[in-house]
Amino acid sequence: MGGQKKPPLYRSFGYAFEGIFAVIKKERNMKIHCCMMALVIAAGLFFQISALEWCVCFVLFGLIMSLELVNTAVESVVDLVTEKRHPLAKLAKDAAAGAVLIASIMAAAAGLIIFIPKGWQFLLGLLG
Ligand SMILES: Nc1ncnc2c1ncn2[C@@H]1O[C@H](COP(=O)(O)OP(=O)(O)OP(=O)(O)O)[C@@H](O)[C@H]1O
Repeated sequence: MGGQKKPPLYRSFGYAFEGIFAVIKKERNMKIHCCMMALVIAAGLFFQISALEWCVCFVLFGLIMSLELVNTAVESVVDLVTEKRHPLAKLAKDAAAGAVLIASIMAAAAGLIIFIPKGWQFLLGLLG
């Protein structure tokens, strides 16, 4: 669409936020990611994690939620293009879902590495 005037920057941000809120409303997995983010932030505040640990958590929140948005975009485009079963449609949807799964597994591993020692110390402090 060369030659057409671009919308102002604030409107582009508006569309981006519309996309984020639409996916939170539509996708159960995105709601789960939001709940997990709230839980991790609460645990981070409780255990007073370091600046580096906060950075790891926020990068992983961003990665997972961004991939969930892209996953929904892929699903929507595939459904728009065809209602028929097609191996390429299956590959596109399954690969996009796989990307979210890989990021979620890695984030869970990082979360356990950060929080298990702190939780363990907390329990020992309660017992002793
Ligand atoms: N057009 C299609 N052709 C072939 N396989 C498809 C097609 N549409 C969906 N599938 C298969 O069915 C699975 C589920 O597709 P669906 O569109 O219901 O996504 P979903 O499970 O609702 O995803 P999410 O839970 O993230 O919204 C896909 O991952 C894919 O394996």
